[in-house]
Amino acid sequence: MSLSHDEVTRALTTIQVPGGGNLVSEDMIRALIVDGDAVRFVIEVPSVEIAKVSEPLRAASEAAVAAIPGAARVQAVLTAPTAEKAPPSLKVGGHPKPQDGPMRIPGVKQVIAIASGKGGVGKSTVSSNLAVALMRQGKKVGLLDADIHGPSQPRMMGASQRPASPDGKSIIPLRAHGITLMSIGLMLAEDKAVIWRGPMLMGALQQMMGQVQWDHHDGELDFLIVDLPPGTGDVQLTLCTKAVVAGAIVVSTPQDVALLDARKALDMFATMKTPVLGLIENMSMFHCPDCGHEAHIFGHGGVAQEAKRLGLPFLGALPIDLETRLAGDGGVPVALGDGAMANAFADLAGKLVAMSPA
Ligand SMILES: Nc1ncnc2c1ncn2[C@@H]1O[C@H](COP(=O)(O)OP(=O)(O)OP(=O)(O)O)[C@@H](O)[C@H]1O
Repeated sequence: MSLSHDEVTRALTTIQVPGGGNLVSEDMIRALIVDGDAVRFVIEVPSVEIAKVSEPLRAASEAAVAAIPGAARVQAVLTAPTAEKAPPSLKVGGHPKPQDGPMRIPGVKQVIAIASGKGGVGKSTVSSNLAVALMRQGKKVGLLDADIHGPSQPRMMGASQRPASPDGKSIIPLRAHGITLMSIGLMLAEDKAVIWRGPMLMGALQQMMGQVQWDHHDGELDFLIVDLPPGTGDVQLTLCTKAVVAGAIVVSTPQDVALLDARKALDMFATMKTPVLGLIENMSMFHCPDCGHEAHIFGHGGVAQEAKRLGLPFLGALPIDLETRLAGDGGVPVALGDGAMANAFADLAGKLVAMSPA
């Protein structure tokens, strides 16, 4: 039996907060998503200082939800409005504005979309690490988390404050590890998250493209990496029709079923005439840390073959790597380090730089 939104909300009412009341009565839950046995939500505390000491609150809320029968994967992140600036008074969402053809996103030279046919193949992991690897090669890089079903970039990049809007019109993006960062999920109020449907979502994406000051921290960005939701839905269509997208990269695991879905994503980009820059095979193999044996748990080489068949560049194969997962969960992407995975992402970034005019 799958979990209900109400069950999760009820569990969160059991978590008392300092000063009285509970997480729900004090309106501190944002972007609550219940997806099968997975639950994700954001806890908004009043300030960054409070966020720094609120880990027990976060852990307790995760535990309370995880205790509901049927809940398996529970993820809570803390956020706080930036202290010195007014909180955004923007109404995020709303109906999309009429627009003639694709527009250049202000403050951005090139938009690179990271897509996958299905969820959980590592698209967000690739997005954050590629962003960091490009930055380490001297590029100015932004990262837009456009996956409203589960904002993973705030966790993976370790930045969960709510972005500020001093004038109520423009949005100042966050900054983490030298990357300019924005996540649609961090702008959503809890009630909005569940009622957001196509048109509202499209309006929000347009706001991310038009109202975020992408050049605020670093000047004009060389690359804006967009972490798309999985599949071939409205967000993909809106991005590719409303914004000038330099190219898309499709991430897949070697399994047949993932590849089948990846083909649908490739078809979609072909229909929208968005150039596909290449394919990446993630979770390609596992190197046993004890004996060095290379095991191909999900099969191997399927994505490279598919790329060859379609005449598209194969950008690389990334192994299953525990450190990569732990680093992502800990908010410090593995590409910031010096190991084999950091080198693999540096290699990917080098290929992207080589094929881009900027
Ligand atoms: N190469 C890898 N080695 C080990 N773990 C990985 C690797 N790539 C991704 N993961 C882990 O797999 C999980 C799913 O990855 P990720 O969130 O990047 O996928 P996704 O395709 O963006 O998923 P979703 O569609 O749900 O957003 C995460 O826990 C991540 O840390």
